Amino acid sequence: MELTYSPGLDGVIAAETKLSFLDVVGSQIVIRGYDLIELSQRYSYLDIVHLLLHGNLPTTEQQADLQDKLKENYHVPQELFQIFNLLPNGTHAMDGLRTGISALAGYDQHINDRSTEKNVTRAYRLLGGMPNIVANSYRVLNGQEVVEPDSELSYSANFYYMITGRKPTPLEEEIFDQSLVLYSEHEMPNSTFAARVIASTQSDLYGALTGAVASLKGNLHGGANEAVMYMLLEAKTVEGFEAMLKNKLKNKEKIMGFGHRVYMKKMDPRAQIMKEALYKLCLEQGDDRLYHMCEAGEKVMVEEKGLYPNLDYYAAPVYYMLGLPIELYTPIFFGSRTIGLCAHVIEQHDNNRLFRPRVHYIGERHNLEELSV
Ligand SMILES: CC(=O)SCCNC(=O)CCNC(=O)[C@H](O)C(C)(C)COP(=O)(O)OP(=O)(O)OC[C@H]1O[C@@H](n2cnc3c(N)ncnc32)[C@H](O)[C@@H]1OP(=O)(O)O
Ligand SMILES: O=C([O-])CC(=O)C(=O)O
Repeated sequence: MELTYSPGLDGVIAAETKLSFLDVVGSQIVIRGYDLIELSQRYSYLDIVHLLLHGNLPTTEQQADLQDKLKENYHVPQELFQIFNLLPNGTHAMDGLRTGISALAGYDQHINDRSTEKNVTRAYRLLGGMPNIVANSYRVLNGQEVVEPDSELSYSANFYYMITGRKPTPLEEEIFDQSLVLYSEHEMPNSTFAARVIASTQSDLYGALTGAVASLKGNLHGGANEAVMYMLLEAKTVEGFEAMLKNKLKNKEKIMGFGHRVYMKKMDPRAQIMKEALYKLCLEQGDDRLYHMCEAGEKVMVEEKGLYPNLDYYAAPVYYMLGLPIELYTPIFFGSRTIGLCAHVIEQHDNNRLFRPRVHYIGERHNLEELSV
């Protein structure tokens, strides 16, 4: 077998999947056969959860059943809050989240059972508990009161409420939910690959997701949304942002929120939806500064570098306008991606072969006999 090397595994097919596919030629993000962008305009996050986990968009009855299953799992073991409390000051929210997911494994009495049935039950537990872990790990780490879930609210409204302590307005709920749809699944990004690699040793769903959090934290991946917001805040104005980007480009720095391994020459279609959402939020709040800064930044990057925004670029100012803490942007991304990751791990466990690639060795070789002792 001839072995080839592709740095960063660029262009390498790593798995067969029925879950999703970036159809660059047809300009579609295919999720179980449907276009994610169309889904994001007509369906809610829980519909996408059902689609990814069970293969179909839910009937009204199935949707109600799914909601109930998630609500049953809204509460997480209280010991998790004690664990968060023991973490050192300054621990990043993604590290708090990673610790929380890792700790959940110990509460699963069937941890070695990787059957689809058990994995689906675990997926409900993880999805149901995710808003609680994301919000309260951050709250405890920042000396704030723990917020209890509110089962009267929709999944997304409760997620928003647990983070901010405030129920969202209808527009805020709609846009937050839409952002969760857009972040839910995206074929084979680094974090999904990491999760599938871990799952392929017959390790468990919690371990696979713990690894995926670590992957998503990096700013070449999910951490970019947080990094984008810090840039915008530092730049303050349209002129300041244009100058900042040009300066970074001159210094050969990577600009967070731009470029994508798969869509290098086009705008990420998900970013366009968040750009429209940003516009709506700016209109509602009577403050369009961030919209104009982002548009100006987009123009600079296309003109100077031929690079286009990815989802993180427009999700960041949307989350800012929604009043969400910046350190939670990437944990929220992970919260949404939990369903995609669970579906991938289930698929991996159901049809598994250990991931074990080879290397192109570029080190030296020696003969021990040549050593003079
Ligand atoms: C939802 C998400 O997770 S989307 C990804 C979020 N991450 C970011 O926004 C981080 C910024 N973007 C990047 O670093 C990259 O575009 C990545 C990591 C997303 C993709 O990386 P790769 O596919 O490995 O592309 P690579 O880094 O090789 O870039 C190719 C060329 O474009 C340049 N480039 C790519 N992205 C950027 C960027 N954001 N800013 C400046 N230059 C860039 C590279 O410097 C390189 O140029 P060169 O050929 O002159 O050296
Ligand atoms: O696909 C990728 O490499 C990164 C990304 O946009 C995502 O995970 O949503």
